[in-house]
Amino acid sequence: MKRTPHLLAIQSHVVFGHAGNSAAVFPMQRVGVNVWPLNTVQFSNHTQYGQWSGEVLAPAQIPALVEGISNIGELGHCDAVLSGYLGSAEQGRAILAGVERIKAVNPKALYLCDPVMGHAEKGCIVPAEVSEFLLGQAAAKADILCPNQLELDSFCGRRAQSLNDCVGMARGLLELGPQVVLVKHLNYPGRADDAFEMLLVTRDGSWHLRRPLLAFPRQPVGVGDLTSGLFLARVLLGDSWVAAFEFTAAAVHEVLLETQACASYELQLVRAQDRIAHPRVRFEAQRVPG
Ligand SMILES: Nc1ncnc2c1ncn2[C@@H]1O[C@H](COP(=O)(O)OP(=O)(O)O)[C@@H](O)[C@H]1O
Ligand SMILES: Cc1ncc(COP(=O)(O)O)c(C=O)c1O
Ligand SMILES: [Mg+2]
Repeated sequence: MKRTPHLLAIQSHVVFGHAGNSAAVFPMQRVGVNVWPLNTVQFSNHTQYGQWSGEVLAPAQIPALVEGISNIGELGHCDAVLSGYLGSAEQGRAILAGVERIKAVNPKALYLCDPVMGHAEKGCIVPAEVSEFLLGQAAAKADILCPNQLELDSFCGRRAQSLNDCVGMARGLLELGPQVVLVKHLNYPGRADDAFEMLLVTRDGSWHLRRPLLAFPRQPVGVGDLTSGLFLARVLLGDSWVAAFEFTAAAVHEVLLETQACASYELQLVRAQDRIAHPRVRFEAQRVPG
């Protein structure tokens, strides 16, 4: 029997609704991965409501929790670490120390960094020091980096001008250390206005994927977190980079279709669970030069 992978997921938790671990844990479990959620913040709701309550986890808790798992002899079973929304740069440094510790006991363990930098216009609020930490330290330690367009542009210090430019910028990030860059959402001048586009860049090539752009009165939150979580889960289950990319696009699209059908602002993960596990739609990634 094939072993079930284990994944340490370090990102936000919201009591109500879905963002961070609250968007990713259940879908990752639903596709067949054991998830160890470590919540960097516990907020009442995601920050795009404009108000929230709750608190940031004390950074010292991260090594303490990793130590606890080590003490019961389980740390070596961790196949991957995922990091997303951080409450402080100090938390970020504690995560990198945790990744190093896990890699020392399991050199095959992967680290996926979703560099959530916030989006002031959309109301996604992230402290400035977190963005500096992601740019300066985290990217170089990641095996898989999953920026959105804004985050890709921040890494490169300029705005992308075309798809070809995005490919070049993502490929440039591989030089920092990651094996793979997944751009979860492309937004460059001249792109098609009826499609939602993503990009995968590995050492072996680049792939572009298009799925239909759906209309929402208010853009749902947590899509990025769902995307990076499912991608890592499928990689751990044995998919190639491209197969995991295609699966993720399909499963996320299924969630958005369900969310749209319910006229809901929050992602409809529970209702969409069978569609997450077995997407009916399929999108083929196209190889692109660069
Ligand atoms: N197929 C789709 N149709 C319409 N909107 C989508 C679709 N897929 C994702 N979205 C939206 O696109 C946006 C992607 O946000 P962005 O900031 O680029 O990435 P992230 O989700 O990582 O923060 C989100 O607002 C999400 O709700
Ligand atoms: C608490 C929290 N976590 C995570 C996110 C990231 O969500 P997304 O997946 O849309 O980037 C947000 C966005 O506002 C948030 O408020
Ligand atoms: Mg995001």
